[in-house]
This record gives sequence, C-alpha cells and structure tokens, in this order.
Amino acid sequence: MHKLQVKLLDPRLGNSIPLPQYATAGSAGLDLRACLDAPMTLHPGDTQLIRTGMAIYIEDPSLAAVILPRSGLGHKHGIVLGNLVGLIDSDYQGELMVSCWNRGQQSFTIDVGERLAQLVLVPVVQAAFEVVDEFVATERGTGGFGHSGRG
Ligand SMILES: O=c1ccn([C@H]2C[C@H](O)[C@@H](COP(=O)(O)OP(=O)(O)OP(=O)(O)O)O2)c(=O)[nH]1
Ligand SMILES: [Mg+2]
Repeated sequence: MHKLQVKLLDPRLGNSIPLPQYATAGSAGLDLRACLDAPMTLHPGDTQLIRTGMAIYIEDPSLAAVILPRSGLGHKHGIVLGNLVGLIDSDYQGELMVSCWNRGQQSFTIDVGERLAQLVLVPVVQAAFEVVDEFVATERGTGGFGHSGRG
C-alpha cells in the first residue's frame, strides 16, 4: 500500500467525521467527506465548493490524484462535480476541495460528513515535447471523432 502524507485541517476528521478509507479491499477510491458546519441544500443547478477538512501531499510527480463523482449520488440524485473531474497535482498542499453540482431536477441536502466524491491515486507520465516535421505514418492517420463508423 502506497503511503500518502495527510494533514488534518478539521478537528472532526478522524473523530466525528471518519477519515476517508477504502470501503472494500478492492476499492479504487477513497471516499471524501463533506466537512460542513451544517447540512447544505443544493438547489437544481447550484454548484458549491465543499471542504474536505484535509490536505494531501503526493510529492512524487509520477503520481496524481483525481476526484471523481460517486455513481450512486450522480445517477440517482444528480450530484456530480462542477469541474466534472478534479485533478490534484503532486505538488498541491492545500485543502482538497470538492466542487459539488446538482445537475438534477430536485434539491439535495448534503449532510455533515456525508461521502461526496472519491479520490483515486493515479500514475502520471510527464512528457517533454520533441518537435518533428512528420510523424511515422499509421493506419488511422488523422482520422478521429467517429472516423471508424458506428456499430
Ligand atoms: O476538484 C479539485 C480540483 C483541484 N483542486 C486543487 C488541487 C489542484 O492541484 C489545484 C489546481 O487544480 P487545477 O490545475 O485543475 O485548476 P486550475 O484552475 O488550473 O488552477 P491552478 O492555476 O491553481 O493550477 O486545485 C481541488 O482541491 N479539487
Ligand atoms: Mg492548473
């Protein structure tokens, strides 16, 4: 298991609000919880930046983290991310924030400590551009955006 430095920025984290954890042995994501002072209602179309009460320092530039929606909240309640996906840089040391967007038709109340989104650690390959005049030809070439047809 990879070690990840974490700062607890809210005294409730690890006490009344559990620290994010993998729900099962095979889980890819750590559920991030809403560090709210009181329940917050998101009306249809609303977006709010919600604190998680914690900061991580990934440190290794060959890693990053992504914040993804939880499928149940997104599918059943329309609660997804205002930025669709959050990308956490390896050198970011600030509080992890979740942009919460109610894309649904009904208001939704986020409870204090509710699991809102999930954090997934991912490998990253940083690239250095090498400018060329021509690429080695491929079968696809410049075809894209449905070039290979449907079905
Ligand atoms: O959902 C998110 C997305 C980003 N971040 C933090 C970590 C990330 O490293 C930093 C910057 O994110 P990003 O590069 O996506 O945003 P930007 O708009 O390009 O801001 P910046 O100019 O600070 O890079 O904000 C979050 O806490 N939550
Ligand atoms: Mg950026």
